[in-house]
Amino acid sequence: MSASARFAPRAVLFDLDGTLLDTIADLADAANLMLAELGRPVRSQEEVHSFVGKGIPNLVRRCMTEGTRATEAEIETAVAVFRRHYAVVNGARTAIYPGVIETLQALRGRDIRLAVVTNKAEAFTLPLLERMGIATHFDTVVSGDTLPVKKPDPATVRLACERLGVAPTEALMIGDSANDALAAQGAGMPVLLVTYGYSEGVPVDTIECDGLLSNALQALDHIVTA
Ligand SMILES: O=C(O)COP(=O)(O)O
Ligand SMILES: [Mg+2]
Repeated sequence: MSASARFAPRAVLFDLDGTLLDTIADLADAANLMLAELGRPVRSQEEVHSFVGKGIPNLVRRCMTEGTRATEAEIETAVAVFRRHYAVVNGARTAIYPGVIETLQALRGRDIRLAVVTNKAEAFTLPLLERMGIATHFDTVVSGDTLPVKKPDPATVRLACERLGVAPTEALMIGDSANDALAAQGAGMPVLLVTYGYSEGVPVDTIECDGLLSNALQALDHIVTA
């Protein structure tokens, strides 16, 4: 894989948490409000950072079980408590990463269709995109509970492509973790990874991909007009 790999995609699919939006402060706040309410020790933002990537049920499970124990019933309750708190704080301390807006505008200017493919549940994804003022950039959104499976299952990116009317091989994925890379690769789609996001404690430069981006704008260096 070359650092200067170039593509002429008809569509670009973006991961959300850690790629478009820096959501970690709100996720950590909701996690710690949940843990405090359940009388459990709170987690550092760094710990929560390494738990993000496979959706809310997995994040809550890890908060409840890493270095400690919880029953399945306790985890189920914790997921409901987390969702109640996250609904309130979702977006409050979230920031759009540098270069994201300019990148979305540049891609739209080239008539490239845009989608979000996230493992975040739809009830939080859609209000967050609205709150951050970026919802109108996207032609479709596939969330963590849109299908019975999440990334890394390639069905997620295939659904986005189907909705956009492009073949997976005509699209490009931009993400921050192995979940994004595996979903794209499973559908035969090239993938670029940002180095500033959340990758479950795995160094992003050890994940097989078609290029690394330290700013979203660098995606444009990999995209040639068809
Ligand atoms: O909700 C998560 O765990 C991660 O969401 P993402 O797929 O947008 O990175
Ligand atoms: Mg992500």
